[in-house]
Amino acid sequence: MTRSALTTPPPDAVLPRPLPGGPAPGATLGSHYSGCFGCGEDHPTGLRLTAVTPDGVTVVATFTVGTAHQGAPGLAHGGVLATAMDEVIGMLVWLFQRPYVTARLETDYLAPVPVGTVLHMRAWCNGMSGRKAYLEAEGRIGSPDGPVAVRAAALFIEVGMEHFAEHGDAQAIIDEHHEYEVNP
Ligand SMILES: CCCCCCCC/C=C\CCCCCCCC(=O)SCCNC(=O)CCNC(=O)[C@H](O)C(C)(C)COP(=O)(O)OP(=O)(O)OC[C@H]1O[C@@H](n2cnc3c(N)ncnc32)[C@H](O)[C@@H]1OP(=O)(O)O
Repeated sequence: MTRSALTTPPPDAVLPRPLPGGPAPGATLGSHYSGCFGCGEDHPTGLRLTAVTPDGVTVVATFTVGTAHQGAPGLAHGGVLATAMDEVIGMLVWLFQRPYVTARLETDYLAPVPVGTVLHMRAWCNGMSGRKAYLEAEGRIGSPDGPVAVRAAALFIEVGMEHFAEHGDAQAIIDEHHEYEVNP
């Protein structure tokens, strides 16, 4: 991965550990929002990604590239692949049970991804420092051991739930996330 300094963890960064009470190894991770383009089950044209965590600190997911995802004829659009990487990384930080948003996303495209491909994605955390989480993901063609077609490195920043309430749709948060205090 060609990472910039901005997505490389500093020396004081610590690796995350599985959280007590977090998902058991092998658990499927639910969508963070039903209307999300990446994971929402109610989105009419979204990617509808679901992920599994094998160990509480990494996630794996598959994405089947369809005709709706083309850039060149018969090939996946790079922006769609970046979206899939952003989403699988977002699913990973959701494991840590604090809200984060993407501040920076870097993507390397190593091979074209034909329509019909099942992209096997994996995401992991390289370190956390204060509000910053340094994350990485890869997408492999056809199987978990297949050739790497896309790699991503990201900096996610922890925010409060008020970030979503102030800038987005507070009622939707209340409707779907009753456990959060949106206006404490
Ligand atoms: C209905 C229910 C819904 C409920 C939702 C439940 C919770 C959801 C939970 C999980 C969601 C998962 C979602 C997955 C989907 C994929 C993820 C996305 O697509 S997210 C959307 C795209 N991203 C944005 O819209 C961010 C827009 N940007 C911002 O809002 C701000 O810029 C923000 C919050 C990122 C930072 O702003 P500041 O004011 O809080 O903080 P400052 O001081 O600017 O930055 C903090 C540190 O980070 C560095 N930083 C910030 N941006 C950087 C950048 N682009 N590159 C490098 N460093 C950066 C700064 O230099 C600073 O570093 P120093 O503390 O001084 O060392």
